[in-house]
Amino acid sequence: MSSQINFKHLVNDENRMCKIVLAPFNGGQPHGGVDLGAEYMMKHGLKQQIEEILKWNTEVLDPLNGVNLEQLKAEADEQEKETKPKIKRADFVSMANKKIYETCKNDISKGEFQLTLGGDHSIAIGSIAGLLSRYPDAGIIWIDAHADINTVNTTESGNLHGCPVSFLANMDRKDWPKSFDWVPENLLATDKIAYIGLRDVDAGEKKILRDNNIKAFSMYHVDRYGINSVVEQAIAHVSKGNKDCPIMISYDVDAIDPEASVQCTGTKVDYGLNNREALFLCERICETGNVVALDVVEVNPSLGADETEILKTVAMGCSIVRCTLGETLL
Ligand SMILES: NC(=[NH2+])NCCC[C@H](N)C(=O)O
Repeated sequence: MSSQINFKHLVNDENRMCKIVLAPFNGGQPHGGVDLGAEYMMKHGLKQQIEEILKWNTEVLDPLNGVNLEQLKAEADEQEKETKPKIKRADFVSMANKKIYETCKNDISKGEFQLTLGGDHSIAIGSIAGLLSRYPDAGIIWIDAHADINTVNTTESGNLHGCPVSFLANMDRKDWPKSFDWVPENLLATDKIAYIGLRDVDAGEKKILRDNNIKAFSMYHVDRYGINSVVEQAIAHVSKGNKDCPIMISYDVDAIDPEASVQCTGTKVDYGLNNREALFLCERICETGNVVALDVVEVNPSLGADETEILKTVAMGCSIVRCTLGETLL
């Protein structure tokens, strides 16, 4: 079955291309293992599924290839034992994101789909900045249990996977470490993002969401209005009246309920999306024909209690990709 969807912004003939950007990076949070997420999804057959089931061509891009991530992380940690900075491994996170940004910006063309496989959610600084270099007016739908909008000043944990949206929106830029100077200015307007799935939002983040009037659908809204209405409202909000507005999904698998399928993730929170809600929103956003990019992040195979837990989480990551690229139930 090739996808029946007309991807309005992409090449739709037999040359249809999905560029798979590997982002095996774990420096934005404390756990090892989230760097294995991309590799496990690939081992699960993701590339073949995209090619054989959905009939896309694929090409793998590996921006962090040749970078000794383990060593750089160890060095950063060693140094920070003494300096104890408020945000952790800033220069390391910046370096990795700059590479991801440059690959997304320079090695993916406008008619090609951008699929980035994390890695922790800090990698969205690079992937989204890269996407916005091609589609400056794209809307971002951020699927997550967390808002990831702490600034360098509000973060309580110091983990940069809790901060990518504030970097994309240039919040508190004057207080950023110098290494983040490469992040373009005027990148993401706060009215071009909508969240779905939130249920663990820090006090400082709640204030930022309110003060900036950012569209956020928590699990309360999913329960109250149902996933269909929530997705429709999110699409409408980020599209700003443009029925052809390009849309990117940044999908943290911790949006999904741990009991339903996603146990293997670093910051899991109960009472999340069920499996159908999790995939429906990808199917629906795909159906608009406007989707141009997807991140799948925070798959951490090393946090599984057994093989079944790992398989369920990894398989869900792959399903998210297929549903976004046009897989349908019928
Ligand atoms: N991408 C994630 N899993 N983010 C979790 C962030 C948790 C918390 N709000 C923090 O800033 O540390």
